[in-house]
Amino acid sequence: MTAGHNLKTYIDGHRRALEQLITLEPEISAAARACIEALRGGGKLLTCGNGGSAADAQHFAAELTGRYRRERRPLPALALTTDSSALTCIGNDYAFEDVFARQVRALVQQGDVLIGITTSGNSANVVRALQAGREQGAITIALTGEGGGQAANHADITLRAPSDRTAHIQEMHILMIHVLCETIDDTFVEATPA
Ligand SMILES: O=C(CO)[C@@H](O)[C@H](O)[C@H](O)[C@H](O)COP(=O)(O)O
Ligand SMILES: [Zn+2]
Repeated sequence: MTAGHNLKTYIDGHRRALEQLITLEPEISAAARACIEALRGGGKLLTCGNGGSAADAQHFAAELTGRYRRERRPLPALALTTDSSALTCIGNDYAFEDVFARQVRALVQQGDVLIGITTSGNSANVVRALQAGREQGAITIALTGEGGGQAANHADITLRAPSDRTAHIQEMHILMIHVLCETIDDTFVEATPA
């Protein structure tokens, strides 16, 4: 296959997913409301995922502690994918399936939001994290593919990217994350001098 052929096929797949994304408007609005209510109430957002979704989890948290687009106060958010000591300790001494759930049990409180990102919906460490998040009293949000997987069983809100291709699911996830950031900014942006 030429790169040109792959490009065309890829754009077609991406466009199909993108065109259906609007059907997720109710779930995306509910997720934005949950994040905003948590942050307003003094809670925090915690994110997790594997591989490309670990990068998305970190990207989301950094948009909040740092900045997304407009000037506002820093907002409390933490990716559970970044502490290599915690990840190796928990993975080595317990199980890789527990690398996020144990951190969740240590850090998550009622009033927080836990966001698990998994394209298959079935990564055990993300599924267990969502389960633990619920037990801790957090609102749980899953970003998945169209099937939802087991993650959907442990999430209060599931954002099912309308594709069965990992790459396109990830592309829809980062788009949804940016929509959440835009909506969070709408609430928390301070009046700043031009
Ligand atoms: O970015 C990619 C593939 O595009 C990979 O790194 C991918 O994220 C990894 O294979 C993950 O382990 C997949 O996990 P999940 O999305 O099914 O939870
Ligand atoms: Zn990827």
